[in-house]
Amino acid sequence: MLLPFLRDSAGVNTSATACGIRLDISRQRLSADDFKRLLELAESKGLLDAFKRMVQGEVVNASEGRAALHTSLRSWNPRAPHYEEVARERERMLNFATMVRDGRWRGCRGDRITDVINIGIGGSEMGPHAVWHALHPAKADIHLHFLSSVDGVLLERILAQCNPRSTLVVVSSKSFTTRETQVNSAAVDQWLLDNGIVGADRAKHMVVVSANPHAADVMCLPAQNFFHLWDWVGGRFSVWSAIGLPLAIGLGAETFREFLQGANEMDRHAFNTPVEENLPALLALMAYWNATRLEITSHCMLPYDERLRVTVPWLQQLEMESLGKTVTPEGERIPGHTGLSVWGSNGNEAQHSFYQWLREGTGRTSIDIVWSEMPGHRYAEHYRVLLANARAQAEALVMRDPASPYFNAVSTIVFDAVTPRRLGAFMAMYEHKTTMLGSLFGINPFDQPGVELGKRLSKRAEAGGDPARILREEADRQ
Ligand SMILES: O=P(O)(O)OC[C@H]1O[C@H](O)[C@H](O)[C@@H](O)[C@@H]1O
Repeated sequence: MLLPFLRDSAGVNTSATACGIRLDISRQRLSADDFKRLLELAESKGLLDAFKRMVQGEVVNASEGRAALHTSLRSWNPRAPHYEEVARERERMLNFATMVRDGRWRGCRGDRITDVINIGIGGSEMGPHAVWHALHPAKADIHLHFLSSVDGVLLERILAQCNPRSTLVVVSSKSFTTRETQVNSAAVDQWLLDNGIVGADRAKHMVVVSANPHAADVMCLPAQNFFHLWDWVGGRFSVWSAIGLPLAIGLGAETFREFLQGANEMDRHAFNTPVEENLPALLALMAYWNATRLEITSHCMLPYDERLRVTVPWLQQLEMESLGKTVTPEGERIPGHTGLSVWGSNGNEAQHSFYQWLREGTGRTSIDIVWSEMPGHRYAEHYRVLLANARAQAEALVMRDPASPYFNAVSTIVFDAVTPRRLGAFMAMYEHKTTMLGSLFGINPFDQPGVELGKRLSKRAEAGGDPARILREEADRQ
């Protein structure tokens, strides 16, 4: 199979830049004619119009009857849907974060808060975790801990690092029904109790973030300890809401604001830019081409930047939970491949691990290699070596025997610098890639029926039921 590289075609613009991020698709495997047809497809499917309808508040999540307005969470435009309530809650959340940071909010015995435990899983953990890993200072005044899985080892390790008197617990659950989060928050509550932190004192150490308006009542916490998000924010799109509270505490309100502003810049770019220069639209079109025409079923993200390491699992949830579906909202089966499986790792480490498979194994993989033009440290030699590796691998990964049925299609994504703003733009870019890809496939990217089945099953299994029998009963009912 002799596949062309886009860079071999004359007259095609193979790179586009916005919000300090340069996308290069020259190593994708298609011809100028294929590319032209993809642009026409975007036009005929109304790709950007569908995106605009989402931003304007149309009910795009048909199965749950909801809009998907994560873009409103980072908009300073008073015409954005829900502008006022978003701005109000954002200011309340940022004020609280600032009080914790500057010591006006203290533990019940007057200690400054030095540790924040985020109890949450999935979208209530992955976004904050990715951003914290990217932006936290080498020596932080306030440490964030992520208690996600219901595994006592993680619990024990986190509690061992924290002093209850100087710890703030943020319980984050959009639905407020997630079992792992319930079990973990009960255990941490018990830890506070065991350390004599009860009654009004407890309210100095615990807050809750949820779309369930009764969450504070249920947790016996005062209303001021409750931060709201809305049902029109999907869990995996929620880092911009009060789910980001631990970030605002750990990094500061200004940094969090810049992160939102960067995302808003990408939103405006995606809204106003023609497809051929529109970063998320180009990413979506390449993924669509790779999945449907080249039968590539996996996408590998390889950041050559330590700060971006945890964006890999974040992207994995974002894309796989959104696009891991094979039917349209009307229940019709979609022919061919849809959402790709997403995996990856720190690129430099992966060179010494799975690159052999990427280079010479029996796979077809779409790859994003990511690096920054500015290092986040002062070690010039480290940066020189790392960058040389990133550039070399971008080439090495596409160079295979042209007759082989196995190959890779590579995009490079280059930050001018990894700042809070750029990170916001980067994450928003992938959000838009994901929802645009949903439009191209004809998938609703905002629901997760398969995950919910798993949640129901686990609850019934916990109560002693036999998962196989429950599944059969569920199937019979449909
Ligand atoms: O925030 P919660 O309601 O606790 O949900 C946590 C997670 O639960 C499920 O796994 C969903 O599929 C995820 O999208 C969600 O982020």
